[in-house]
Amino acid sequence: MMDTLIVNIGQLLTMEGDGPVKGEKMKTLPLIEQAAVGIKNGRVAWIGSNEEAKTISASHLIDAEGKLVTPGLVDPHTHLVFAGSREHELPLKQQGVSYLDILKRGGGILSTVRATRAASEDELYEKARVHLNRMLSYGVTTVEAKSGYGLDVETEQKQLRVAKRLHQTHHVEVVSTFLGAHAIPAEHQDNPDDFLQQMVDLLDVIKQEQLAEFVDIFCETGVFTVEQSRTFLQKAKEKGFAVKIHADEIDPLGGTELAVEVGAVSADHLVGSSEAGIQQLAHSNTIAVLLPGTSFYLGKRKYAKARQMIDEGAAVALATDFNPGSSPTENLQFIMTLAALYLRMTPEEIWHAVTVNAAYAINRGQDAGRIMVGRRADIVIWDAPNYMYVPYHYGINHVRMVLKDGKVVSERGRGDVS
Ligand SMILES: O=C(O)CC1=NCN=C1
Ligand SMILES: [Zn+2]
Repeated sequence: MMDTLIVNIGQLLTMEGDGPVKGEKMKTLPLIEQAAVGIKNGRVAWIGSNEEAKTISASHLIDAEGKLVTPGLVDPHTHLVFAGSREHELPLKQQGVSYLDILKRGGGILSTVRATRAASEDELYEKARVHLNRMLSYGVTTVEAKSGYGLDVETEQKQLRVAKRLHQTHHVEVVSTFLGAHAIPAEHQDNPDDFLQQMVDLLDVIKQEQLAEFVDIFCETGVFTVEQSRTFLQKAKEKGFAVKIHADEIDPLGGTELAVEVGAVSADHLVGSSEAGIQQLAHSNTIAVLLPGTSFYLGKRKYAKARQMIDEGAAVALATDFNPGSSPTENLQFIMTLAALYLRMTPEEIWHAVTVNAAYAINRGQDAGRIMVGRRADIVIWDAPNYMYVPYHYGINHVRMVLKDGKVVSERGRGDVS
């Protein structure tokens, strides 16, 4: 007797397999037509044909109405916890003031830092909870959340405590990343190395209080150099953290090569990756996390070379990069459309990039991104006829229902229904 049986599934994307999916293999989408899924005690207990499902009893029946069913989406790169907003920067962008120039003027990240330092932990929690609810409504059941708007000992910990509380209280699983090395705060403009040392000294407390699993750094012109990033990430690894890096987002400094060199779990952005960097990435275990929403929102003509990365054999994931400055959107479905149009990724590659590969980019490959017997029942029932339709029809929310651990936690337009 199942707790829940989802029947009449037109296309079931199981994403079944083992490990991240690289290169050519991203083109083959494990799916079952006319399928059904049985759930017991929050886990997938049975997968089969709609015909076979007629012999199975369940306390709760969900009719997928012949439509698409997939694993819960995974967003492996967000700056979820912050205060304030940066709509006032939009006219500057329209006047052609670059992202790095706005930062240099004390705006951008530093503007969000001022607001986040001033906000209470509860204010940060309430605001992030609203964003997390919206991500859930878009079909996302696992999210990575970075700190990086404190840039001081107290506020970085405040942000990480908020992310931990959200993980403990919200349906969506939250994986925390310490991004204290996000920018050089105003008070340390003349001595960035002292600031970095202060962030290194914070690592012991973060580890002790289990406030983050990953450590990340913004390796960029006017922020942190490759040398500073190498030293910082090596120290983080020595202290037992997994590492990621904001690499080659705007200028091609060689962050991609550094990610492979230090054995980063993921290298993120990669718009300026060099040929050598792409080659090294393709032959490594580092996941390429691409953020086309940021290129789109910064009005860039240049996008990451996803086609080349996949053709060379890399495992590619997608994320929103949700943040108040360079990608203010929680909508991972819109990122799927941008990936089709500007990264030239096929629908089959895109679905790998928002499920299984995104899960591996935050070390959740064993728990999320696949529908297989024994795994957590994090499942999305779509109001879409097939998997190609979601990236094709943009600007709306195609989700009909989201199950987390086998429980319906979000329904179209009804937000949290648990
Ligand atoms: O601008 C922001 O708030 C987030 C960001 N960090 C690095 N790139 C974008
Ligand atoms: Zn980012």
